[in-house]
Amino acid sequence: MTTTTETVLDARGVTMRFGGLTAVKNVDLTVNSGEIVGLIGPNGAGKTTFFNCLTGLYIPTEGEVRYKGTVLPPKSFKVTAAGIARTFQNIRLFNNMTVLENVLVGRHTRTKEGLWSALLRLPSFGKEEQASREKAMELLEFIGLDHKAEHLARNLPYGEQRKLEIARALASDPGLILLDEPTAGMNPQETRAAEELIFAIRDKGIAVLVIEHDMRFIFNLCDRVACLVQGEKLIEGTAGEVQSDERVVAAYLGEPFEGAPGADEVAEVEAAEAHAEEAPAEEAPAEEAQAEAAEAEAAEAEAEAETDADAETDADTEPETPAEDDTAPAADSTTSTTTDGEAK
Ligand SMILES: Nc1ncnc2c1ncn2[C@@H]1O[C@H](COP(=O)(O)OP(=O)(O)OP(=O)(O)O)[C@@H](O)[C@H]1O
Repeated sequence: MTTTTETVLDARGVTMRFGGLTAVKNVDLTVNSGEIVGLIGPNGAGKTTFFNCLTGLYIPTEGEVRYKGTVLPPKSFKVTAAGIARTFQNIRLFNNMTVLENVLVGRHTRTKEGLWSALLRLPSFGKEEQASREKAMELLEFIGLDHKAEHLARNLPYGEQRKLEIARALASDPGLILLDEPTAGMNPQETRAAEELIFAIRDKGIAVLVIEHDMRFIFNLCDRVACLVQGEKLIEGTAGEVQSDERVVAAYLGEPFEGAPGADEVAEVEAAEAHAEEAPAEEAPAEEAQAEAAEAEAAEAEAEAETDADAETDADTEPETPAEDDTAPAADSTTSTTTDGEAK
């Protein structure tokens, strides 16, 4: 069997500004058919904003997003209809509807009747209902929740609610699914199950773009990984390439590195802060040095005066205080004396 690779998603130069804040800056990203691509980056890097630009929730300030070669309309329901489905960071289910009904709602873009007749269960909805139900049950079976089809969504454990969100997104028959932190709040067992589910989604022929903070999960899962830092794409490559890139490690640890997005600004601020901290520290030694010099001068003058007086009164008498001989190596003795004095 030969498979041809098709560019499913092609985002070019996507920039999103909120007033003075550039949340996403000139980001290019492609996802090909059969691929699982990861999007990582520290908190606030712009990942969700980028997702929102891809799915019509935000109209990018600059740039273009194409799905299978066609520029996407800036409306989320049209983007879904075009073939891109998504899940959200915070679960958004209809809690008082059953598991099955939640999936049926996700099908509204593929039925003639639309969302409101699905939600309100208008008579016209019944005509298409049977086919939709069958499709929805297939999806529930796929995610392993068919036995809970009639349960209320709110009664599902957390991990199953996340799965249900994925099933609802799949109900729109997407060619690409965007998953925003699908394992957030999951225990290790649920995370492993989510990983298997995502591989199975890819095996169904649906390309995947996934945001995650769990690095082990993302590096296990993804064919390619892109890392955003302060809105800019820092690197894109295989899991191995990204994992071993010291700039990625530094970005996660919050350490600046040469050429990092925003590094110039950070360096300027740090230099200014360092200068402000150093200034008083520099003054202190200068003041100390002046005081030391003054002390030394005074000691010298005193010694001289005593020496003169001694010489005048009794040239044979031993001086009580160090004489000129002792003051000769003035610099050294002054320094050590003063230091010792301060230490006392
Ligand atoms: N609607 C908005 N209005 C103003 N600023 C916003 C808006 N949405 C996001 N931002 C800002 O844009 C930046 C990127 O936020 P975003 O949520 O995209 O980051 P993220 O990488 O998804 O973070 P996290 O991993 O914490 O979810 C942040 O500084 C955020 O405060």
